[in-house]
Amino acid sequence: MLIGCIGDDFTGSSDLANTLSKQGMKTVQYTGVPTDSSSKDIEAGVIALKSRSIDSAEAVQQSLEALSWLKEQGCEQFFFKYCSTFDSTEEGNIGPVIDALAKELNAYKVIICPAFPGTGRSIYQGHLFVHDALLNESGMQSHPLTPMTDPDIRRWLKKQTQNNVGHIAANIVLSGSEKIKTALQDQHEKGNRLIVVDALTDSDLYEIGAAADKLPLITGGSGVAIGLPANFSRQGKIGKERTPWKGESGKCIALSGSCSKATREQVTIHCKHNPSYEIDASDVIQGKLLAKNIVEWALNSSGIPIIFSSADPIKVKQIQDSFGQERSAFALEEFFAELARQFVEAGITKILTAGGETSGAVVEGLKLNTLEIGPEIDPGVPALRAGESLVVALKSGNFGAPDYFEKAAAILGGKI
Ligand SMILES: Nc1ncnc2c1ncn2[C@@H]1O[C@H](COP(=O)(O)OP(=O)(O)OP(=O)(O)O)[C@@H](O)[C@H]1O
Ligand SMILES: O=C(O)[C@@H](O)C(=O)CO
Repeated sequence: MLIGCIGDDFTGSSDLANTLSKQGMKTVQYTGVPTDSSSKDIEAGVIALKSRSIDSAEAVQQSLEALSWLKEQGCEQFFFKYCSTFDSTEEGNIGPVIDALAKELNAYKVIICPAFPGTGRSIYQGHLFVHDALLNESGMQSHPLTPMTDPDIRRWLKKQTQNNVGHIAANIVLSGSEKIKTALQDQHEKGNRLIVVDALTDSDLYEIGAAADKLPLITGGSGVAIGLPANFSRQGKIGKERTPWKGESGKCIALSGSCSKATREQVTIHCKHNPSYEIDASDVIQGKLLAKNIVEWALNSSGIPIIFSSADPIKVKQIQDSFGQERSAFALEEFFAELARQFVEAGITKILTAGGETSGAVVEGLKLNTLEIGPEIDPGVPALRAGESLVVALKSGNFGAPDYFEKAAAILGGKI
């Protein structure tokens, strides 16, 4: 294995795996730290953790365990993947995890770059934009778990890290990889270990990738990984033959616990032409809803049935005020996991999930240990083979085109 990656959630990990795979690396996503060694032909491995919203000491411990396994697989470079909207609270977990990985790898000049231009995330003067809006005016300020109220990534990160935070501005990035390399060295000499790097377009990210050749630790969204595989292909180290994508026949089910703006629009559009079941969050939390009734309903429905709890920030706040944020998230996530288990038992072979935490709960609930990366559905969302007769797609909240669910179902069915 050449690049060893740690993702702080499941959809984010498949987003990163998608990028590395598209750039020619044979890539696999693992659920948690594997117990066995990886197969020798894997060039990039992404360990998906569910560590974005847990206690930061626990996130650090899990990330270090993942790092240790990746080191054992012989990785030459390591990547920590967090959200392209830098989802974290002021207390962590991005800073503490980076500090711990950097210490363990003796890494300096650690790039911090959440940019993902393909989905509208760019960084200019250290500030994160989602399309034309600053992060804190993009809807992310009302995220149910990690409300992002400050668009200045340098300032947000400083609250979380023990290290000094530096910055490489867009004018330097636009001058190309050699200038970026020099700027990284300058920042290092100034004592800045974590360096926020501006990036507006994919071509900036290719330059940053070239400048990151041989750096032990890179961190960011999936975007900044776009230029890393080229460093290995220049050395003739990658280029294995790919297994062609094969879909599954049969009914596809969509499960959405994502309350992000993009998902809510996709759900509304999907519901116009497909059977839909809106879960009442308070019923789930109070144990008044039975998964088996919903499964029966879906199995007897036509089209691509969708089951969702996706709701706007006002409804989410009402639920959280009544039952507490942790209790409501846990109950809903467990309910989606239970639905998925019952669907698979009933012979369903294609499952779409929306929302990082929701997808994590479903993947863990189904005990899907290894996911092979298939074709891209929309930027950041690949089709995944989870087993001999199960294919899935894990969508991050704000990813995907308005017609995402139908498109994803078609690709899981083998249409490319
Ligand atoms: N109706 C609801 N009321 C309260 N909480 C909800 C409701 N529906 C979903 N949730 C919870 O909100 C959280 C949504 O997080 P999730 O990561 O799944 O989606 P997302 O934030 O849109 O996705 P991403 O993290 O990929 O951007 C989950 O913990 C989910 O259980
Ligand atoms: O980077 C992103 O935006 C996504 O991969 C993600 O992590 C959302 O959960």
